[in-house]
Amino acid sequence: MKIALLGYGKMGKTIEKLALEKGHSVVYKSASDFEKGFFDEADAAIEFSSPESAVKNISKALEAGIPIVCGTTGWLEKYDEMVNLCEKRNGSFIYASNFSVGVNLFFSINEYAAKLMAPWKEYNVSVEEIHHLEKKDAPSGTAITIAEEILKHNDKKNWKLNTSEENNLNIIAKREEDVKGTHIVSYESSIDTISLKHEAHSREGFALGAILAAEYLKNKKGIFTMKEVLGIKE
Ligand SMILES: NC(=O)C1=CN([C@@H]2O[C@H](COP(=O)(O)OP(=O)(O)OC[C@H]3O[C@@H](n4cnc5c(N)ncnc54)[C@H](OP(=O)(O)O)[C@@H]3O)[C@@H](O)[C@H]2O)C=CC1
Ligand SMILES: O=C(O)C1=N[C@H](C(=O)O)C[C@H](O)C1
Repeated sequence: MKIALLGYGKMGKTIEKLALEKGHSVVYKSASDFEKGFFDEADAAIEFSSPESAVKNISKALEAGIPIVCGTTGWLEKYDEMVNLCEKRNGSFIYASNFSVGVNLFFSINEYAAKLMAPWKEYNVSVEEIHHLEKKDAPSGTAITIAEEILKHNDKKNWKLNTSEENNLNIIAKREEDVKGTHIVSYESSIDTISLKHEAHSREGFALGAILAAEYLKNKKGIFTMKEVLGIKE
């Protein structure tokens, strides 16, 4: 498969390494300061850039008829616009706040726990995410996905960053040197605490998942999820 990389930072470079190892080729790379290669020749584009540039990059791929996998977080207020454009162009598109197999399994475990814990009102739920110092958005896209699922089964009104308000779901965001991505869901009562934790040891899980998503889009039209790519039942 010929891949275009939209964004060539920590993730773009990890994806390139793994894609080449899997026998794919990278025909185009773009970052804010350079563009190199032949975009029109790509079979799929993989987009990991910045919250400000994601919409422009996704649109560019859809307009060119190139299937697009997007992992950039922090732009989701425009998600419906991108879905509409994908439908209009009869294109193919996958966005995931997290492409790793482990986190997508964790999403299902979180969903199960949220349903199980719903009647046990003495437990207060919170979400914590820890990432490296360069991360531009907070809370992480993954923490938002986790929180939205919890809210479907909980009396809390909404999620809020670093709040002590009991009627909102607290997402605690921490920034520490070189942390690849840690997410913890805690149910705390006066008697005990139940914690679920996912800790990424490297960026390879995210990169591998994004390549799997690009492979999945071959000969498909429409909007897909990472759970469909991995065959994880809802
Ligand atoms: N969904 C998932 O599984 C994962 C998502 N992410 C998300 O992916 C995004 C990127 O992460 P990461 O690679 O770590 O970040 P980096 O900052 O390391 O890389 C982003 C790159 O995109 C470049 N860039 C900026 N503007 C544009 C543009 N208009 N077109 C193309 N490239 C551009 C940046 O260039 P410059 O530095 O010159 O501005 C930089 O090289 C973040 O939003 C992050 O949250 C990260 C890991 C996993
Ligand atoms: O910026 C990162 O690094 C990561 N971003 C994603 C997010 O915002 O959830 C996924 C992963 O946790 C790494």
